[in-house]
Amino acid sequence: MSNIPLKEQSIVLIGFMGVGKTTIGQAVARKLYRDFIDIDEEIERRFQMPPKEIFAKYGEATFRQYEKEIISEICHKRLKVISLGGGAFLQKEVQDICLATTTIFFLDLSWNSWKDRISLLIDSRPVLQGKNMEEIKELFDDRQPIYEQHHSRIITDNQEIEEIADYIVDSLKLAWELYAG
Ligand SMILES: Nc1ncnc2c1ncn2[C@@H]1O[C@H](COP(=O)(O)OP(=O)(O)OP(=O)(O)O)[C@@H](O)[C@H]1O
Ligand SMILES: O=C(O)C1=C[C@@H](O)[C@@H](O)[C@H](O)C1
Ligand SMILES: [Mg+2]
Repeated sequence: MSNIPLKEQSIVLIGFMGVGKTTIGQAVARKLYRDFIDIDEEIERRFQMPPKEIFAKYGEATFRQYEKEIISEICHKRLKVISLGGGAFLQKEVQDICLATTTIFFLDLSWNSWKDRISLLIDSRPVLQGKNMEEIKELFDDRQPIYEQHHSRIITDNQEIEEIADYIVDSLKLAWELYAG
């Protein structure tokens, strides 16, 4: 249980790559008048290199170490909306720190809907490089259990970005009203 009052806890969005964490996080931040932090962008800003290049030059382990350190630092901040990278919850320490300090929404998208988005993702996401559709489906299935660590799940199939953001804001307002204090 967090020491930070519910209303002041940062909101964290998790889910497989491409489900919309960055896009929807920006919309939620705008609707709540909060600062938005995207962990991939924060890594890129500090490392002066996009994730794809960090993976290629230094390897995934270096990226994950950096990712963990930055999330541990940022999750303690209040009143932010934070979008994680799709693989951040592979690390138990990341799950634990987020569960202990923030309110976590899992953006759940079915494989059937996700696969139609592949062309938007294939060039920029290093973990998709060199994989065929069957291998990507395997990665998608293998990753699903890590996202079970959340406070709220949203099924996002056939939902517009603004609709999903509105749903998150409405459910937060209800929780804040019910559990004020
Ligand atoms: N609900 C939606 N409907 C249609 N397109 C969407 C929706 N949500 C996101 N997209 C599109 O899918 C693409 C990937 O979205 P985004 O970059 O926000 O995903 P992400 O979850 O942050 O991925 P990553 O884990 O790799 O950072 C973008 O082009 C975005 O516009
Ligand atoms: O799912 C993943 O492992 C990743 C997702 C992206 O958000 C980036 O964090 C990076 O490309 C790794
Ligand atoms: Mg993102």
